[in-house]
Amino acid sequence: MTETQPDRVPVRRALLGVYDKTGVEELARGLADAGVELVSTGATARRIADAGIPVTPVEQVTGFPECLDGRVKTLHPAVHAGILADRRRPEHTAQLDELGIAAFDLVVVNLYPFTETVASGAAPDECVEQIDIGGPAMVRAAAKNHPSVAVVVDPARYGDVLEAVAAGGFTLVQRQRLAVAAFRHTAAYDVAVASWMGNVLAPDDDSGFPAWVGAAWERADVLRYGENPHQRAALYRSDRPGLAHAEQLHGKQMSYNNYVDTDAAWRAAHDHDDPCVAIIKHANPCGIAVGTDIAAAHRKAHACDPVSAFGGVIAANREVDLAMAEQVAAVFTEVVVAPSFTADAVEVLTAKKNIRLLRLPEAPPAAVELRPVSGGLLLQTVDRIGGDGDDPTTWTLATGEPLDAAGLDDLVFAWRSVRAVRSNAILLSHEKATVGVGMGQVNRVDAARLAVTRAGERAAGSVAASDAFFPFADGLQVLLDAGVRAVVQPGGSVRDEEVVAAARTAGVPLYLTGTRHFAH
Ligand SMILES: NC(=O)c1ncn([C@@H]2O[C@H](COP(=O)(O)O)[C@@H](O)[C@H]2O)c1NC=O
Repeated sequence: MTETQPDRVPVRRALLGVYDKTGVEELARGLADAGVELVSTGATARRIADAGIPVTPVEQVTGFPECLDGRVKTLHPAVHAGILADRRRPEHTAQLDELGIAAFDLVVVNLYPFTETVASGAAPDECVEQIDIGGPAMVRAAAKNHPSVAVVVDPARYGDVLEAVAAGGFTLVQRQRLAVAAFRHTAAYDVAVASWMGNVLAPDDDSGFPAWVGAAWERADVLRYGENPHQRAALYRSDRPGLAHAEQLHGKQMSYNNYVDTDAAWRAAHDHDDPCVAIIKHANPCGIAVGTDIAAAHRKAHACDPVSAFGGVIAANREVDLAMAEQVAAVFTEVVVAPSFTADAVEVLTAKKNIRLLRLPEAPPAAVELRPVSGGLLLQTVDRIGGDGDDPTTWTLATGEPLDAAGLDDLVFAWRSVRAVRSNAILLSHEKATVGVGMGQVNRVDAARLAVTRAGERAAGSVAASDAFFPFADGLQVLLDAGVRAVVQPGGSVRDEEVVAAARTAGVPLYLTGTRHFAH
């Protein structure tokens, strides 16, 4: 096969069939003014004709009426041979001539709004009706035949179309890029249809996990490097809300580690209902606190470990105000993420060159989370705070006197906060602010030692939470020896009796939640 055509393929005949009719009249007018012959489907053709632009209805090309409520409009050889003829092959052109079919140089299609229909809560029949069949067929055909045809699926590209037409047609590289975009578009569309079918319409079984998982991610950014400077990295977005969609108000580009820490900080701050600030370093908290307002919460969180807070990532679950901004500005901070910032807070924080400010609106958390393992992927439902085991009225007091309301509130704070700490995790808090965090240890005794060491004098009189049960009394003993006044843990060890006995001997109330919050 020889390249007999110039790089640019002039646009002489275009096929237009769009569900989203944004900008289609302007496009049609521009094409018609450039001498392009227009062929179009039902409502698109009517829209173009109503604007006084010459257009041939596709039925005139097929010699066949649109039928079955629009299920069949363009599924016809007169359309598809016109799209698929490879104009580099003389035999294709000859066959089109024999068949009396004219070729298309440009196909402009966008698809029925399947995802939006599902999201609207429509009944299954309505969702099924919004599965576009003829549209993807044309898009895929035109994308396959990109050496001869340009395909456009995005109304935002109409300006480029008119530019290319004026320049004498699309170049091969442009047609290739459009083809890539077109196949990505239909692939994402099919993932949405297949996911809905397997997850909602006809689940494979009652496990809650579909037998097939597809995903469509769009690159949002190429990062300077990955976890380390010798690693390359990029950020991809799904269509779910979340950190990857946050608006950066100020500062340098987010790094890979910034994203990881910001995600952890955001989640930690949102495990509490009261105004809360979480300060994260290397995915672990160096301070979490709630306060009467967000500035108070930040003061308390920072006081937990001011040394580690240097270069930290801060998340707030409320608007960041001037008072908090002034406090933050006094400490070198990598990122501040919040649902919003007051104008004066932005003014103070943007005066700091190195800080990154992210506005991330509240959104419901995802139901499941994904973690790649070599050769596969783990899926699990997200560990949420707010289940039965997080409600203190369901806790069992294994030994000791019940805490008063304020003491119990403190213990609930510790319990809700320990979830943000990588296992093995022990967290000490006082008046709803962490005072000592022991994280990421391979045994619970060392986690307890670390928490106590970090708390120093503040350990005495604090309350303690353990993310999982104490397998022996030794870890708990470290806390008791440091003078904690109450402990909460899941319980469930075969040696629970031994553990409870240690608390009893020390006269310290020990609550059992029955729920574990490991974080690896
Ligand atoms: N059935 C077909 O042959 C067919 N051909 C094109 N469509 C879709 O119909 C829409 C355009 O139709 P109209 O111009 O009538 O609004 C586009 O979203 C296009 O993707 C079709 N619809 C559904 O499959």
